[in-house]
Amino acid sequence: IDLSADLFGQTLTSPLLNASGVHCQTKEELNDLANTSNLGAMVTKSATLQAREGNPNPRYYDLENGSINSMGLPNLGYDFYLDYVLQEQTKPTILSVAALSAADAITLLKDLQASDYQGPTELNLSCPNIVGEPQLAYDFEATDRVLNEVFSFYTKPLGVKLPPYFDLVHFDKIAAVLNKYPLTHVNTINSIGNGLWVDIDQEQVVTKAKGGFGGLGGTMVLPTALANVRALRQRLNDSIKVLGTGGVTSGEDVFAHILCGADLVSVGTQVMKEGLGVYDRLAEELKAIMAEKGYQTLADFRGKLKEL
Ligand SMILES: O=C(O)c1[nH]c(=O)[nH]c(=O)c1I
Repeated sequence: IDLSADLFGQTLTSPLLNASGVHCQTKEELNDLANTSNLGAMVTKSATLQAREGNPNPRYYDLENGSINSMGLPNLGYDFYLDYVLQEQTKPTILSVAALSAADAITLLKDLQASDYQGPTELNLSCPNIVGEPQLAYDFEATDRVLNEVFSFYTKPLGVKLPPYFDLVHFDKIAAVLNKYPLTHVNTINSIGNGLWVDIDQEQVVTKAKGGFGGLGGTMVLPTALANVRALRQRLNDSIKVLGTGGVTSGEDVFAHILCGADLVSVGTQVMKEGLGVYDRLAEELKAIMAEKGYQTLADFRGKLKEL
């Protein structure tokens, strides 16, 4: 059984990654990921031009069927993560970047273009927890404008992190925009934005910022994640890879993401629940499923979801 996968020309021994934001903010956390078996590649916490404290605590809350977070984009700043990927990385790493304005995104990516970094970058267009800021990728025209400007100067590998869509026409619209650009990949989904959890005993919300509204992750988002992976795989040019993120808690969920077309699969909430040992468990479970079904490689079943 061969779990190897390709990350923009680099062969990975496992198709599994961490979801950006989970265990990837500090040098210690990034080193932990580098030393985690069955984690084929890793993604950094989305970096902004300036370091950010993020939202006040409580800002992450574990739920029976997933999680809710309102982190608010805390990160050590773009310079720190650029230095990490240039000087420290020992495992294939995707640099995640974000911005609070289109202008900041352009500034950051112009600096990245001028830097020595030649590796993969992921532009986060979907952070749901910045007070007063929309998730950019829900505005198709604005997304088109930003990507048009970015690709007027950016020539290195670049993908985007997308929010979940919930309407087939929206899948059509975002795919029509993305297919215009030489993207290496889309990473779908980000958390389901602006969910709300109620603590019955205390009769109150569980996260502080935005009155308790926060992004949802974990097993409750799996059907939405699978739909977005499948819909975008069906619509995007073959040259654009699909990284599936959302709702993975078992080998079966990894299998389902790949069956829907995912080239690689990220795990977030379950790492918060189980720790980095989850990757060994997921790899073993996936191999057992493949053996039972007679599949030798991921390509044997990738994208081959059958309709009725
Ligand atoms: O609140 C966050 O930091 C955050 N939380 C998310 O669930 N997705 C994101 O892209 C981000 I940037």
